[in-house]
Amino acid sequence: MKIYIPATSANLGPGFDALGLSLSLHNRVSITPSSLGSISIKGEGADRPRLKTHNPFVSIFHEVYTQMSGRKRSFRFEFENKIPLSRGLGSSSAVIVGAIASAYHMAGMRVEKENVLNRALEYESHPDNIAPAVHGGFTTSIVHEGKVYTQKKSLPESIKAVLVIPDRPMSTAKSRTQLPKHYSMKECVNNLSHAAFLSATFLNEQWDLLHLASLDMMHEERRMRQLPELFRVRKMALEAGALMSTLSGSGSTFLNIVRTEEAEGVKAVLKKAFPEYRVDTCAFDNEGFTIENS
Ligand SMILES: Nc1ncnc2c1ncn2[C@@H]1O[C@H](COP(=O)(O)OP(=O)(O)OP(=O)(O)O)[C@@H](O)[C@H]1O
Ligand SMILES: N[C@@H](CCO)C(=O)O
Repeated sequence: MKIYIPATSANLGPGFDALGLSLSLHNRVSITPSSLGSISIKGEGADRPRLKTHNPFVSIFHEVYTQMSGRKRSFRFEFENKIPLSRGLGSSSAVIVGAIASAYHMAGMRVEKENVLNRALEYESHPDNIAPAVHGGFTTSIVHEGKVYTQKKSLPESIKAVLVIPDRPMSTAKSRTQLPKHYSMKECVNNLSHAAFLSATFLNEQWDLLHLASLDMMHEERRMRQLPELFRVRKMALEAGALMSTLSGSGSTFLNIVRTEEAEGVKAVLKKAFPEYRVDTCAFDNEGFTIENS
């Protein structure tokens, strides 16, 4: 079998741990039963020898497969990774969602998206990346009594992402420990109102309101201070015509949403201003993970 899992961008400014969207940038994993277990990696992560011996995809896959099928078995895993690691593009969620969905499939179970999503929450405590990795599109999620509830809106071809991807990784786990434990009433009200308004803005496709709706007071600027050039990325992207410009997940990537006809222009401005960073245009993904039999 082969599984394709999309990159995702979480938070979208004020929707900390709640909002996310799915990008048309996929990891592909091919899995075949084999008497000798083995791993090959191409693309992102290929330069990390440790991922050949301690691979979270492989460990989660075996844990779920053994539980579902009631037996242990060896497999060959071939990874072709396009999602950069630790850049705020949901690389860890892609691993978790991909491993669970493929383990269900190889164990002969029906792969129900709701089951994969809820199982994934056992490995990542917040649903904002795993929900769009499962369902695609723009997603808004809540967790109630340990269960994830997600509303999805497919995104049209009239908007695109322009991603600015610094070469510096930022670990989500580390960056979460550096956020405050308490927020003021003003900060809470700002984020509640903006996150609710941003969801409605996506649902109603009122793209001109995206920037206003995406203003955060909880995490973004605190994290951007680790790489102050990101303030310039945001300023230049908005001046070049981006509809919104937010830190992607916990960073270091910046997600800029643009009208499709303006994507190449915004990309050219950002590429020129930040030659040391990777700048790519990317369509949105509306499917979430997909499985192919081979
Ligand atoms: N393709 C991969 N293969 C194996 N492990 C991976 C892969 N991609 C990510 N990981 C694991 O996930 C870790 C990165 O997770 P982290 O949550 O810090 O970043 P992220 O998911 O890319 O960012 P964010 O959650 O902000 O979107 C890596 O250090 C590695 O352990
Ligand atoms: N909501 C998460 C997204 C990154 O995994 C955070 O900002 O820490």
